[in-house]
Order: sequence, then C-alpha cells, then structure tokens
Amino acid sequence: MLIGITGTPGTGKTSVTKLLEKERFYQVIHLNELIKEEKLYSEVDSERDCVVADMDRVYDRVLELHDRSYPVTIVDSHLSHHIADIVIVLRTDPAILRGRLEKRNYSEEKVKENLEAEALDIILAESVEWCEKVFELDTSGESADNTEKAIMRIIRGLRNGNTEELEEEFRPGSVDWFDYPFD
Ligand SMILES: Nc1ncnc2c1ncn2[C@@H]1O[C@H](COP(=O)(O)OP(=O)(O)OP(=O)(O)O)[C@@H](O)[C@H]1O
Repeated sequence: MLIGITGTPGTGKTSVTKLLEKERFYQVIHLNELIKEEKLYSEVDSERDCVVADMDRVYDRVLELHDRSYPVTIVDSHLSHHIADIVIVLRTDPAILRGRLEKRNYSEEKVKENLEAEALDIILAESVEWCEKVFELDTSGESADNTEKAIMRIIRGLRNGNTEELEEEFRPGSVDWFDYPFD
C-alpha cells in the first residue's frame, strides 16, 4: 500500500515520517531528498530557491523503489499527492506555520507564499481532486509524537479495511484558515 504524506512546507511531513521510519515497519521515501540527490528535476528556480520536479521521472522512480515486502510504503513530500492514491494532508494554523518557516530563514516573500497556500487549502484541494482517499490532519498545537500516533491509527484502519470512522474524524474541510490576515 502506497500512502502519501503531503502538505505545505513546514507542516511536519519530514519530522513525522522520520518517526514512522523508526518503527521499521514502513518503507519511507523522502521524495524531496531523492529529487535533489538524483537530479529528478527539469529546472532550477534560483529566484525562489527551489527545483521544478520532473514528475514523470519522479513517478517512475517511486514505482521502482516501492518495496512490496513492506506492508506500507510512505512517500514524504508536498508532491506525494501527485503520486499516491491515498494521502494524509498535514495542516498547520498559518500563525504557527509562520514561526516554523521563519526559523528556516526563508525570505518574507517565500514565507508569505507558503502561508497563503496553507490558508487557501491549495494542497488539500489538489488532493481531493486527484486522490481516492484523503485524510486531513491538523498538527497545530500537537506534538510530532501525537501526529505520528494519529497517522498510525489511519494506516491501521486502511490495512484492516475499516476507515469509515477515520474518514469522518479526518474529513477534508475540517480546518478553516481562510480569514488568516496576511498583512
Ligand atoms: N505536530 C507536529 N508534527 C510535525 N512537526 C511538528 C509538529 N509540531 C511541531 N513540529 C515542528 O515543525 C517543523 C516541521 O518541519 P518539517 O521539515 O518536518 O516540515 P515539512 O512539512 O517536512 O517541510 P518541507 O516540505 O519543507 O520538507 C519541525 O521543526 C518540527 O519539529
């Protein structure tokens, strides 16, 4: 089973998937690292300090790496909803996200761009449009450990084929930061 952990940068995907990796029960593909290591991009956007991933090559590489001896393979990336049919979208209140992104020494423009994407539910909306099953998980005010536990609960439900209650609990649309003041 291939599961994407997606969300705006800073919502905690890497922190949480590193915890999940320690369980040794999951294969975890940290896609952004892979894209950089294997140069799976078509362009370097030096102005925005990022790369433009070549999604066809990325997709093929994930399929190659997908090790079916693991019951679950997790793809960690804000691009994972382009690849997996089942995704967990991590969300963070923009006021909290701002603090996390500022610690990375991002430019104010890049911080605002990401906060706006989070407040406008961009990744959630894409996930709902493209993926079969979407769980929305709010990490605001939660520890990474608790977020990991919630993800493990969702994975357990998926493996047991019993997701009705989880789909209700983590229903897309449960957070609303539309009124976040940007200026
Ligand atoms: N509940 C939480 N879950 C995950 N991370 C959290 C949580 N609360 C606080 N954090 C902190 O938020 C930061 C998230 O950074 P992280 O690199 O994991 O985000 P990311 O979503 O993987 O970003 P990127 O897409 O840029 O790789 C870390 O410093 C982490 O310790």
